[in-house]
Amino acid sequence: MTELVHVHGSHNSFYLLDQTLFETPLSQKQFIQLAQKLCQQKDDWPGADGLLVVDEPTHAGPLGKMTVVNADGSIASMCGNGLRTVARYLSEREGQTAFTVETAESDLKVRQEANFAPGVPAFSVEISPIRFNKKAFPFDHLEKERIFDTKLPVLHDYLHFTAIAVPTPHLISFVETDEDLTDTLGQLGQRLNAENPYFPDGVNVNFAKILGKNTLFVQTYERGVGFTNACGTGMSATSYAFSMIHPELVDVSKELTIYNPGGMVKTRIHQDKEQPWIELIGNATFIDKVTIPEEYLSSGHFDLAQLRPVQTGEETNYNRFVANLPH
Ligand SMILES: N[C@@H](CCC[C@H](N)C(=O)O)C(=O)O
Repeated sequence: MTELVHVHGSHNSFYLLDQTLFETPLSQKQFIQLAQKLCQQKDDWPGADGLLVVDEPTHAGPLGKMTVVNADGSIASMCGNGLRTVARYLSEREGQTAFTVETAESDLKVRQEANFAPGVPAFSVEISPIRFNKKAFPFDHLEKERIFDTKLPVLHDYLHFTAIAVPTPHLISFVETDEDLTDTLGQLGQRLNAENPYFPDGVNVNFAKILGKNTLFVQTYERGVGFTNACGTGMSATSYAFSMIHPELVDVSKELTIYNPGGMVKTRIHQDKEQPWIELIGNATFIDKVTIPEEYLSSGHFDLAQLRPVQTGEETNYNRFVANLPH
C-alpha cells in the first residue's frame, strides 16, 4: 500500500507523493497521468490544483527534490504554496527544521516557523530567482523587452501590467474594482492560457487590490489550473512588484500581509545586492491521507484509493483562522 498526503497552503491544494518510498519510482509519463486523474473533482473525491512529487535530490545538499505537476498535466518550475507543504513533509520525515529543497531551477531554502495561528503549522520558503527578461516567460509581440508598470493595449485598454518570473511566469496588475478582480481576470487568464501570440507557454495572471500599507489582496488565474484560491509564487511576485511600483506604500524592513481567497500569507522582501529574493510564509496543512495499492498507482487506476482525514484537527484550526481574518 502507498500513502499520499492531501495537503494545502492557503487552500491551494495538492496531492503529495513521496517516490523515495517506492522500489521503482513512477516515470514522468505515469505521474503526469496520475496528476490529471487525482486532481479532477468528482462525487466525494475532492480534486486538487496539482501533484507534488518528492524524490531523492540529484546532488548533495538538499533534503529532497520537488517536482510540480499542474492539474492539466503540465509541469511547473516551482510552486510556493506547495513547497511549504513539501518542506513540512520532509521536516517531519527527517527531523530537521531548516534545510534546502531541490526544485527545477534551483535549491531553495525552507524553514519551520512558529504556528501561523493556534494549531496551524507554518513554514517559510525562498522564492527566487527573480527575472524580468522576456526569455524567462517567454513573451512576444508586445514590443517590449521587459514589462514594468505599463499599459499593454492589445491585452487591456486601461490596466497597467508588470511581468515577473520567479521562476514561474507571472503577469501582475493592480486593480481597483471587484469586476476587474473577477471578470476581467477570468477573461484575460483564459485568453493568455489558450493559444495566443503574446505568452506562447501561458502565464499565471495575478490581479491585486491595495488594501493599505504593506497589505494586498491577490487573486490568481493559474496556468494549468484556472482560478485558484491562492498562488504562492504569484503572491510573492506581486509583493515584489508592489514594493517597486509603490515604494511609498511598502516598508521592506517589515513583513507584507497578502490576503487571498483561501486565507492569508506573509511575505518578506530581501533586497540582497547580488540576488534579491522573496520569502513566503504561511500555513502548511495536511488534510487527508490517501491509501492506494502501489500497482494501481503505476497503472493509473486509483479506483481503490481511500481518503481519510488526518486526526490532528489542523484543517478545522485553519478554517477557524480564515473565518477570523478581517478581509
Ligand atoms: N500555485 C503555485 C504555482 C503553480 C505553478 C503554475 N501553475 C505554473 O504553471 O506556473 C504556487 O503556489 O506558486
